[in-house]
Amino acid sequence: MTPDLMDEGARRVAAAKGGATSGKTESGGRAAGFARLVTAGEVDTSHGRILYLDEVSVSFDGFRAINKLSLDIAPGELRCIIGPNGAGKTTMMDIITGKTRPDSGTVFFGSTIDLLRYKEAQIAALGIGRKFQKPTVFEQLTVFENLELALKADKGVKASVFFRLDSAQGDRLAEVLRTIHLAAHVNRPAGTLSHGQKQWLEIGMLLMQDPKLLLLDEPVAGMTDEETARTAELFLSLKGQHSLMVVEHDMGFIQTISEKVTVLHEGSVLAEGSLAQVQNDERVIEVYLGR
Ligand SMILES: Nc1ncnc2c1ncn2[C@@H]1O[C@H](COP(=O)(O)OP(=O)(O)OP(=O)(O)O)[C@@H](O)[C@H]1O
Repeated sequence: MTPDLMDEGARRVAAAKGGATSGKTESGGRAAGFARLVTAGEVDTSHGRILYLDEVSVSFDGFRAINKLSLDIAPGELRCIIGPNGAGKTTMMDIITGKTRPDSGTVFFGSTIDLLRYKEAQIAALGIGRKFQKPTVFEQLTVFENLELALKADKGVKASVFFRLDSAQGDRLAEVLRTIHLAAHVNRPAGTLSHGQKQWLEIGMLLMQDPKLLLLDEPVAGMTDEETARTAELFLSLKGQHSLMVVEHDMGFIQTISEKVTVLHEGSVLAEGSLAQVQNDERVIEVYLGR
């Protein structure tokens, strides 16, 4: 195993065990300590929201990257987030996942879980999965082994060495393989997959943990048209069972998948509505879409 893989393996095991927090921004890396494991339970969505941000602000060296940001996501919703470079999209996801602590405001998962009380790894364990733009699959392991590893990451180091899939987990793995269109490639090393297939595999690794909310950062960047179309199908099949927040710049992709679009600008919501509504909003045209 290369040092990179070992590093990543240590990160994933540590991530599932809970990370120590200090300061505004967490490393989430090997420095993460071992805290109490938070197990995913029921998220109370009886008020019609799986995620709720209210008046959230954060500044970096006096620059207000997120400025009284308020938005909510309904259970099973697929929300697209767009906005110009520097609008605060990544910082918003960092706040939801506990990587960055806001200076003020409220962030709730369902109506009872105050996410600001939890650390980054604990938030992941509560059922919020995040996919960064660049795929980070284990290139030397097969598709199967990558998915299996996503389950092992929930266990302690010793337990993961002796880990065997039980039949429910085997069924889940088979179902995820079908969902991500990689059933025919199960024994291929991930390093031999196309860019799009690696992205799907990473989404599959998140799905193995059955997250309630998935945050996806530019998932179709670098994909071929065919891969982009398949990813749209994949996301449409996930919505309903999961809630998704997708940050993207590809308007064709957004057109295919979106019901509601949120436009961020200077750390706040500039507009919200259907894609057609926001595309016709003068302020959105001014700051993002261009004339
Ligand atoms: N840790 C940090 N320290 C200082 N400034 C930061 C930090 N993180 C973000 N910023 C600044 O906050 C602003 C918002 O950045 P952010 O990356 O969230 O925007 P974005 O909408 O994701 O942009 P892009 O589409 O380019 O990814 C930017 O001006 C950025 O430079």
